[in-house]
Amino acid sequence: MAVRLDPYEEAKKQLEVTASILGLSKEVYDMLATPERIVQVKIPVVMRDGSVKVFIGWRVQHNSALGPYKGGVRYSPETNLSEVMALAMWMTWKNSLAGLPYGGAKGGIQVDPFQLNQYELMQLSKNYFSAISPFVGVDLDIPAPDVNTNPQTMAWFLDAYESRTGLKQLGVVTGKPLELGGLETRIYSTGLGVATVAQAAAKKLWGGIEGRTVAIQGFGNVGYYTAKFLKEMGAKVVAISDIKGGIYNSKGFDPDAVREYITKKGSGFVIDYPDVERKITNDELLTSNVDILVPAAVENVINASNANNVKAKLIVEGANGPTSPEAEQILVKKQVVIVPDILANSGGVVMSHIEWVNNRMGGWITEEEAKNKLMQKMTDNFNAVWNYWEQKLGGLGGAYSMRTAAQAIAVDKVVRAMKLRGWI
Ligand SMILES: NC(=O)C1=CN([C@@H]2O[C@H](COP(=O)(O)OP(=O)(O)OC[C@H]3O[C@@H](n4cnc5c(N)ncnc54)[C@H](O)[C@@H]3O)[C@@H](O)[C@H]2O)C=CC1
Ligand SMILES: O=C(O)CCC(=O)C(=O)O
Repeated sequence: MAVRLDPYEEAKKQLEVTASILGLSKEVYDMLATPERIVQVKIPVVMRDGSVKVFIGWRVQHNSALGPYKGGVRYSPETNLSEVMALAMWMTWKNSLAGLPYGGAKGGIQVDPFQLNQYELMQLSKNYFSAISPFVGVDLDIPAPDVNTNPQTMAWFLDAYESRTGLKQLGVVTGKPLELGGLETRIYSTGLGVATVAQAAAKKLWGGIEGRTVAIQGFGNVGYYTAKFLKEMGAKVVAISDIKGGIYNSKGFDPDAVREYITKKGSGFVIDYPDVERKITNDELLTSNVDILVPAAVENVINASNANNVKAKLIVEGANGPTSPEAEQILVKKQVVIVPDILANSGGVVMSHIEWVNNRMGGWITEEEAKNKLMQKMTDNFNAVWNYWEQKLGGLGGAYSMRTAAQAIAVDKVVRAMKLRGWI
């Protein structure tokens, strides 16, 4: 059941657990919970009928102790300031855990992009980026794609920034098209990262991922590429859903065939894919009888109302914040392994970093090199979190999830950087 929880409150609850593990004072907790800067902008768009519609957008810069702010921008009718604040905080932990020289930020515009045509979308994107331009920069804050934004959006962002500043700075956004300094790998890097850590976790639990059944919620950038790479690794993707509902086939889906179908039919139409045993709801997908569950859509879909019914032994969080803290407690007791978002979906920002370095050096990197670097980093990061979890927090059967281990490593590093800077 869709439960509307406040994402920022949920993110703070997670931080409370981590702060208690690390023995942080109330003052340090407050510093970490509070974003450094919140920018709200109004975005006028001249609509096709000549009327002017005003949208609201945000850029939240959570913490810059480790370096310039970094994080994506989402377009969604559901987004709000609380959600963007939570996502910005998670970016700080994600970048820290990944060992990147970045702080955390996130942006969002409250809009249903499917109601706008290309020209309206271009105005929306350029006007948003112009409005936040004083607060972004190659050494200040580097946005990237997230839900309902893509390389084309990044191209508009880049152009708006360069027009406003008069500078040519490809590194001010990542996830760009190839022609504008992007990498082939960025489009699939989050999914490849999710699949890589799923494989590492499956190896720990079952000795391998071959033949393991998977359910994936969300069939956008992250969901589709995760499905594609998991299938290549020998897993069987038996359930897929998007915003309108899902499909089940015990023989397993070919993610490319489903993708081809929805490319023709339109986003949101997974449910109409013909080659299925049965149609399922999103709730049924989350509680389906599979080994591995990959939520790759929105926040808090696994919550107190359905956590008891989750049958998967392994949850790999493709989405940001898909599991509420209450659900997490239930799942920990059920001995379900949760590979947390800040680890599992960090492949996107790791590849963004490679793109940013490349842009700044005026250099180049082959697809194979970038891919190998990413998979190595994901595996190393997974092992670091797994080892901390087992050695310091009791691992599977203990009282804490892998998220607490991941956050403890990440937050500790941010706190040390803040101390070195004399902030605390
Ligand atoms: N794109 C990226 O590189 C990264 C994305 N993420 C996270 O992954 C998640 C998905 O992002 P993308 O794949 O980029 O977005 P996307 O816009 O490409 O796809 C989102 C998918 O989720 C589905 N969806 C939306 N609301 C839903 C709902 N209530 N129930 C079920 N399905 C729903 C949509 O129909 C679509 O299939 C988000 O939480 C995002 O923050 C995290 C790291 C990087
Ligand atoms: O690639 C990036 O800079 C950020 C991607 C993002 O928004 C995320 O990891 O949630």
